[in-house]
Amino acid sequence: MTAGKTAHATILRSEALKKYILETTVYPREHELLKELTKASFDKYKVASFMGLPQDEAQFLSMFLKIMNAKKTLEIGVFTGYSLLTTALALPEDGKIIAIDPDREAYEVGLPYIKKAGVEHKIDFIKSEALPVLEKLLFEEKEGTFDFVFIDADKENYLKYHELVLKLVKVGGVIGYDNTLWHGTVALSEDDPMPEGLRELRGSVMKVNSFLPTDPRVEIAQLSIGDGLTLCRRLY
Ligand SMILES: C[S@@+](CC[C@H](N)C(=O)[O-])C[C@H]1O[C@@H](n2cnc3c(N)ncnc32)[C@H](O)[C@@H]1O
Repeated sequence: MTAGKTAHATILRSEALKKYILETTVYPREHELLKELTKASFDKYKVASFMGLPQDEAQFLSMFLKIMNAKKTLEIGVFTGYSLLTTALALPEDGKIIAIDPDREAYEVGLPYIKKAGVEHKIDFIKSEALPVLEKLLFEEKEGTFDFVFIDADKENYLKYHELVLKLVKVGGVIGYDNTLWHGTVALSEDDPMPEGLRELRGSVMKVNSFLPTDPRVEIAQLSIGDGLTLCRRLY
């Protein structure tokens, strides 16, 4: 296994196809410091480092943020900062990101690469569980001020996050929920064999997937990239 995340969560059924996409389109354009961050993350966390954002999804995220002219974003679930550095590189010089994770140690693994990229000034890292921070942002009247929110953390709380971040994001702004295809297990039946670690949270992910299309406050799009990314655009 290498630091190149080849064992990363994917819903593509062929490893060869994933390798083709990464080698043809993604790696040649991947920022050098994102590569270095991936290596540092692998050196410390080994297989667990694969929870960092898949590079093809990050490439999409970067272009998407630029297309929507995002300036102010919120991220829940930072780990060693692959999605955070991707976002920071995509935002303009005066862009701002509030990034929340209770694990500062993991954030510090990626921090040298964020600093080297010259984008640390865009980031406000908050070491905390996300829920109290979201409540605080609402209390501080930050309602309707974020262009984009990226949620890549504890799946059990996605629906709670949804209610809060829907208020924090602007009308027309977007919330991205990661891992919504949960390694493809969302399409299996309860009796099918699957790793116990995935079975545990599969129900939470399926609940999110059933709820979002019924929510009239958002337009949604399910992307089958990485481990599944659901985009919700706030309508009112
Ligand atoms: C899949 S990783 C995030 C990967 C990251 N986006 C990246 O690209 O490297 C999930 C992260 O969610 C964090 N997390 C878990 N529970 C959380 C919570 N209640 N609030 C905020 N972050 C949480 C974990 O500490 C972990 O770092």
